[in-house]
Amino acid sequence: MGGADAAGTHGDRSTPDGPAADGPAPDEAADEPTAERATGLSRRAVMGWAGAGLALGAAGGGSVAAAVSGGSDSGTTVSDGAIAFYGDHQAGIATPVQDRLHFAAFDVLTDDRKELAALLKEWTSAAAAMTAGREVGQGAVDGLAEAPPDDTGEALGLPPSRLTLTIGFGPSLFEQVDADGTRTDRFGLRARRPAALVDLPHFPGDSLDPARSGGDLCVQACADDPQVAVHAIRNLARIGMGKVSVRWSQLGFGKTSSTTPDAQTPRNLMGFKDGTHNIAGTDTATLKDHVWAAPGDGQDWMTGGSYLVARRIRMHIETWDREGLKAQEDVFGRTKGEGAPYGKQRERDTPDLARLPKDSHVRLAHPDTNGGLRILRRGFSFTDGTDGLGRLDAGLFFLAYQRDTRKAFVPLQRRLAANDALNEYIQHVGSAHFACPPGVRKPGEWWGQALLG
Ligand SMILES: C=CC1=C(C)c2cc3[nH]c(cc4nc(cc5[nH]c(cc1n2)c(C)c5CCC(=O)O)C(CCC(=O)O)=C4C)c(C)c3C=C
Ligand SMILES: [Fe+2]
Repeated sequence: MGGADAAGTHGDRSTPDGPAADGPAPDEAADEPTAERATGLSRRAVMGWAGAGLALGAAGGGSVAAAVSGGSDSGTTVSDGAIAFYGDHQAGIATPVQDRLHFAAFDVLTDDRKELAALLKEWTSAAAAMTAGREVGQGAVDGLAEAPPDDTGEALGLPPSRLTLTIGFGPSLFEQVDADGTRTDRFGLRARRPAALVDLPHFPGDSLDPARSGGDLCVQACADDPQVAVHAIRNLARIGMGKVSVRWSQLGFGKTSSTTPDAQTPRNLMGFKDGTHNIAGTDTATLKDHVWAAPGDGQDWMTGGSYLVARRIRMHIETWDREGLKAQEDVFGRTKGEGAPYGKQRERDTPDLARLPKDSHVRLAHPDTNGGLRILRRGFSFTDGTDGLGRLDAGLFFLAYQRDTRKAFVPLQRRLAANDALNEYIQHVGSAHFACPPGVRKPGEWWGQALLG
């Protein structure tokens, strides 16, 4: 990310070549850690924001912060592949899906609420920097020679790559339940737990690995470059050292869903177009009805947020690959080539559900057979080597956002787990549920402020 290699010399950073390079605006600076205040923008930021010259010029004393937050909602592209961080909703939910994922669930090690809040403040500041294409703190190479650099450096020279960072709070943050059943309200948050943030029930066929399930916190990092996504998670984990530890993480590639219906629908590892009938990021009415928590839904601090279900779903690829084409198509009720529903010609033709096999995935998952329920899917494919028995450990890392999990994922998954022809070829092996708060509206605010502040 715009370090010395890309920019020429470090000297470029201390001799900024434009008004935007003078450093963060006062409102932003007030909230930045001292190191970042001292440094101002990195060379990378200067390069990255060159394309936003108009916005910066118009801002006059203007700031990156203003350009990022001013008038634009989080999730929209502001320039040079940077996605706005500040806004009513967190970026990374309705945002057009990027190519790569690094998802991490964290256990919180400290029992000190103030320490947790301080960490979330620091994370917010680092997330705002990284998503704008800046380095964390004093950067990778500009700090004290005697101290470890603030930024780990592997993203130096890389563009922002549409990085989004989305945080979520797991049920165990609100109440820790030990193996012996002891319940501890570590942070005084028990009463603030949203009713929608249920402990997910056991579904038939689940074979969940506790080491790949749960978590007090999660961060979903999506970017078009895997190195940028991994860098972001790694730097958040580094900032949190001693206060949080990574419980599990998942890399993903090849998005298996789309929030941009005009773009070509990606294919999953079974070779089928996946994401055809998803909620579009531009469909504000459907997002309002089905994705964003609303006033009166429960806990006010969640208004504008969304509930995330993550499921690591392993595919029995070898079994699938031995099936005939027709048998494969029957599983979904759609053709493999075009992705058209049975009886129709084109991918986006409205399915005639009665013509799809009764146990087909699409017939069972379609809103018309589920009382109109909708989820926003944002999953990715994964391959994590082999399972030691000569089979690929591959599948779909399913991510779904919704306004209320009790009314969306839970009833839908109950139905699929009991009836779906797809079950012969898949197994759910990891599971987690998170309340993702609303967006950080402006510099100075922080992730979870309405909950912990
Ligand atoms: C509980 C929800 C769902 C799980 C779990 C799930 C797993 C899963 N899905 C596919 C592949 C496809 N899914 C498709 C559509 C689709 N799937 C769900 C929900 C879950 N899928 C919904 C709500 C829908 C949309 C149904 C509709 O409205 O038509 C499709 C078809 C193309 C599309 O519309 O996206 C495919 C293909 C896999 C492989 C999988 C687990 C590994
Ligand atoms: Fe599906």
